[in-house]
Amino acid sequence: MASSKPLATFWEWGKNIICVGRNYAEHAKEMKYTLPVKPLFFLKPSSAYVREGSPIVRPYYCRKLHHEVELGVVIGKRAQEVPQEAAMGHVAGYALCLDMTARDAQEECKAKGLPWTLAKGFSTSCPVSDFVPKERVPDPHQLKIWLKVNGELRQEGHTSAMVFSIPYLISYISGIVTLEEGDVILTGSPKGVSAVQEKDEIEAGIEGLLSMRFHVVQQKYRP
Ligand SMILES: CC(=O)CC(=O)C(=O)O
Ligand SMILES: [Mg+2]
Repeated sequence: MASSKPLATFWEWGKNIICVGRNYAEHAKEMKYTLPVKPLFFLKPSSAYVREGSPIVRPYYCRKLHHEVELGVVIGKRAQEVPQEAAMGHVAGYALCLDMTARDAQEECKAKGLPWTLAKGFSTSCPVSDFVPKERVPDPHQLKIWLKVNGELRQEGHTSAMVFSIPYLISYISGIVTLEEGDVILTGSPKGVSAVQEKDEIEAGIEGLLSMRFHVVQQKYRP
């Protein structure tokens, strides 16, 4: 059922954050990953969202916090087993998202065959921009996304380089996870991921549409 909440506040809804990995060949290459034959995806909890004005918190167990700038696709209508041809009808709009990654924890989880929650699902691991209605984006595969750390350009990618297109991602994912209004699909990171430190400033944008800025702080809590 459609919600009465405005989609502009999708990040407050507590809905699913679905993250696609290895969707840019050059990022897969820099990480020495093989390219997936089918989309690879994982989930973040909705408490991972953080908005401009609040910091990105580097978890106490992490020494290598990486930024990954990604186009987010905001779902506007429930999607279950949706064919590619109908997929874009389920999109409400877009947002810029960061898939913040505790890379050291991810490497350890991968080596031990453990789930990636520590690496990808910690609080503030999904900084998110304002919502951009789809009417403002004639073609989501023709966007330049970029990210700077302390003013230095680290990531610049073009959404035309995605391995799996947005309609294919929606069609594939909706056959496994029913997508709800307010859910977001992070479509994967282009190359250039790198580590950030406490006090660093991250600025990221979609060329011609929006930009956002975050600071990194260190988590003080120790269990
Ligand atoms: C496995 C990854 O860390 C890949 C990922 O998140 C990506 O965007 O690519
Ligand atoms: Mg990612």
